[in-house]
Amino acid sequence: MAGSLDLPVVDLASPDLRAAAESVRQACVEHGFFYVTNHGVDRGLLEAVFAESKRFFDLPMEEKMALQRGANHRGYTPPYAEKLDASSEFVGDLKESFYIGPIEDGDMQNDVNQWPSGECFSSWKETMKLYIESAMYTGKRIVSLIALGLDLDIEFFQKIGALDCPSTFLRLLHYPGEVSESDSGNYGASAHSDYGLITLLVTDGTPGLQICREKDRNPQLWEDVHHVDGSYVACRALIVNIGDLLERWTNCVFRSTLHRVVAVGKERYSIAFFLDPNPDTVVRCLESCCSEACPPRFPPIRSGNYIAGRINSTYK
Ligand SMILES: O=C(O)CCC(=O)C(=O)O
Ligand SMILES: [Fe+2]
Repeated sequence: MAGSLDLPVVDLASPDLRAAAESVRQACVEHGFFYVTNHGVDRGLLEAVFAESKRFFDLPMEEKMALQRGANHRGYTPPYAEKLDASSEFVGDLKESFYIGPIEDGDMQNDVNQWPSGECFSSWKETMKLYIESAMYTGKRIVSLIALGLDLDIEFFQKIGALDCPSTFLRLLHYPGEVSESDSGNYGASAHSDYGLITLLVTDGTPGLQICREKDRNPQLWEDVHHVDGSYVACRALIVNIGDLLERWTNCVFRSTLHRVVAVGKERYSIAFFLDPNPDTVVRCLESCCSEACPPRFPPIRSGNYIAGRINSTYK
């Protein structure tokens, strides 16, 4: 049985930046997960991303497999191809997903993403592009609040270059409704922490997401994340969670919380936007997060190397 949990809520429209940064800090220390409201991502755009995502996942498997994710990590990933928890006894997770990496502006010849084609996908790429821009803008505002919450310059992550051409990925996710007997006990997405700086997640409101705040506790305690619905806030709330690189930067002061999606017998769609540092950023423990009594727990690491290592252990 999982417990249940109301995540902290941070209002991004708050005129009091210090107070907003303090609530971000508290959420990152206690949960590693929080909701943001008044985030500025247009509700109509979000609905359009969900509709376009469904349109793609509704295609016959053969057509989806024509866009299968290759070495550059963009495109379609079928059910069972990804196992976020390497120790899972199942072949792979139940979800199917579609990855879109940074879209090169201007010369589309350089765009290494894969895109569905045909008349019903005529606005697909533009919709994804608009969402990525919007999520990036909101994500950078959240990163500034994180910096302020750590008593750093509000532009700290910009100044060290972490947000120059950041490594962003949009992952569209689709979880099946009914699952076969042989998949009883398998996860939509098995337990994992995200790898980078922050993730912005939007769900269609279907339950299933659970978090485990103390990864080293035995037995682990999993809590259901409650959905904050549009009736409560002006537009769909975003869920923000901290990735492993921010945990390393903060010497575990901020939590990169384990999470998973359990099968609830109902189809589910979600959209995850991973905002990760520029690959050349060296992530080393912040001075304010270590002392003689509490030395750095992790050696400095180049962001790109860390993330590549994590991706390699997720796909066999
Ligand atoms: O679908 C969700 O709610 C979570 C997805 C997730 O954790 C991920 O893609 O990393
Ligand atoms: Fe995740």
